[in-house]
Amino acid sequence: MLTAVLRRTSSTLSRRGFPAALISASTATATATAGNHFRLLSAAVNSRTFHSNPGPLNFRASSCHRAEYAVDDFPYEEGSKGNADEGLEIAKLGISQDIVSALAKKGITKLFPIQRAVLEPAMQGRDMIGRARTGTGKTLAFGIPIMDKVIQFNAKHGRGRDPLALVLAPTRELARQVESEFCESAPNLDTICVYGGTPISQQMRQLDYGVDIAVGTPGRIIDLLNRGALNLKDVQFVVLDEADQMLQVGFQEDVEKILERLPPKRQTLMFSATMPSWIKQISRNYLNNPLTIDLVGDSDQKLADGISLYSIATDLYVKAGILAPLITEHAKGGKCIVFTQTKRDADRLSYAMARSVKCEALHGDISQAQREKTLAGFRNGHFNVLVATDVASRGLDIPNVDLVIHYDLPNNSEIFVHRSGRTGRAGKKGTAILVYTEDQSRAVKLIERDVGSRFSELPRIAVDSASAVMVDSMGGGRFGSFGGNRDRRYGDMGFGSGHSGGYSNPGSGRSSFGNSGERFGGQNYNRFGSSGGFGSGQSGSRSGGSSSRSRFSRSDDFGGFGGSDRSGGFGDFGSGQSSGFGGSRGSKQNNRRPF
Ligand SMILES: Nc1ncnc2c1ncn2[C@@H]1O[C@H](COP(=O)(O)OP(=O)(O)OP(=O)(O)O)[C@@H](O)[C@H]1O
Repeated sequence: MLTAVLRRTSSTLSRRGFPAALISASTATATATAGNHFRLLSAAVNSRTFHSNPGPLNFRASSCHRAEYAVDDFPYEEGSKGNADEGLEIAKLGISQDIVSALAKKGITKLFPIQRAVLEPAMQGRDMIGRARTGTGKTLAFGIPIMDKVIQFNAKHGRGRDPLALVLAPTRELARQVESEFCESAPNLDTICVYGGTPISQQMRQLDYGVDIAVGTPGRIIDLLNRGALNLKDVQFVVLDEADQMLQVGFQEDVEKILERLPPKRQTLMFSATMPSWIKQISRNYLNNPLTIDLVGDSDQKLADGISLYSIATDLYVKAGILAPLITEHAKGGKCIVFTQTKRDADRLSYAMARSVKCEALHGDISQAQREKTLAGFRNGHFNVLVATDVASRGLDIPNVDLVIHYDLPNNSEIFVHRSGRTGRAGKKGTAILVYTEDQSRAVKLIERDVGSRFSELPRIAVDSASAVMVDSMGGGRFGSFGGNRDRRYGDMGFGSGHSGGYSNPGSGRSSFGNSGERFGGQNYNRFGSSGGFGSGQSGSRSGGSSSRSRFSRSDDFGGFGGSDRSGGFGDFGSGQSSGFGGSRGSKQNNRRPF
């Protein structure tokens, strides 16, 4: 409260012209030092009165939507996987009382391990890469120091029009969630969430009133930059949430465009539950002497502690029929997310399942308004089964998701980790079940190896022929023909049998699974490149084999999976083009619609 009063009544000196370098302190004492610089400089700048409109309360605040490598300094600690019991008391950290109170209202009183590890170096202004398991509080790990620094800065220098912090997220839903977390944790800061599928004029107006923290997806941010509505010159803190995804094809170009518009002297933070080794290489391009904080480290176990893993074999033509019994038995009345590879499958499956359970689909071809309605309905418990593409695989924090079903194999083990991580969050228990057909057994083993956990095999479920027919008729044969080459579109997807290969094509020499250690591209940049990812010869050869390409081999990342029809899975952030991520990185359409 005191901070708020101070902010409103203190001189609203412009932030314009303040070198971000002064703010991006690199030692524990830098804040004070920078503060002195600011005080000296502040005399020379004009006063500003941003954030003073509109609305009856005389300030603008966005609406809150409810919402590897080793590390030198913070090695993996057994037991530090998201338990706040041992955590530092937030009230004793010396951070803004506004934040302490707001977090306490949410029941957050102690830091989780990743938050504890990040806090001090982040406050010192260090660039960093942070990795911790899903659901262990990475958002507040970067959020708390940023919010506190922004509050401190505003208290000293008044509020400006342009944001001091920028958070980039890969999906609209995640961007909204992150902004909500900022908004709820520092209610006196003005935050904005910008993403496509919503009127840009409203966002432009909001930006004009002034914001402290902007969160968004890259496409819309670039749009706002191009229109001159968003100015990043004051940004002192930038976060790439889900950094490994943000730096993959389809995003990286946009991310770079945005980073180019930021002051060179800034604090850059990258977070994810998965940090493939190629990230280490490319992060040098974006980070200044970064500190890596890795609470997963070399531990074999890549999943959050509370997640129990099961696998179940099925025949393709009855695959959909086993879902209802699985959900009944394992979700136990709680929420369940069923992951499919394609938007079309998500639609068809949810349509078919709606006969027996209340469920809805979520994917990138659904209008933004409907996506938000669906997610809100799921969060609020209006229905308990969400059938989603990988649009929902990363970051989403939905209470009481007790069960995740990988109806289709994920394109890689990282996606497996993220999908599974929608359950078992913040120390809670959850279950993830991988559905596979016999010819995918090898892929199942590779996932086991990659994530360091064994699946407990569930007994097969007998499905009567009526159920099988029902789904088959829904899908026009789709569910009975995964990977078959009669449907060219799906044939390329890499998760089926036959020529499409994917996980299930053990015979392909190019299959990443076939190449063990090289599975995800083996060497550095070329994450999936030389191995051809999960794809088989056909899809893998399209892009996965282009290991000689320069720079980050971004097209290899996805294309190599064989999951080249990005209309499924990650295709949500592309255009649904069949060439999608399998295509060249110049393929513009991949960039335009985040999920
Ligand atoms: N210190 C804390 N005490 C209690 N709950 C917390 C704490 N920090 C975060 N949480 C809660 O834990 C949940 C998971 O946090 P968050 O979404 O930040 O996880 P994450 O590590 O970013 O997960 P993912 O890798 O899936 O993105 C959220 O509901 C958040 O409010």
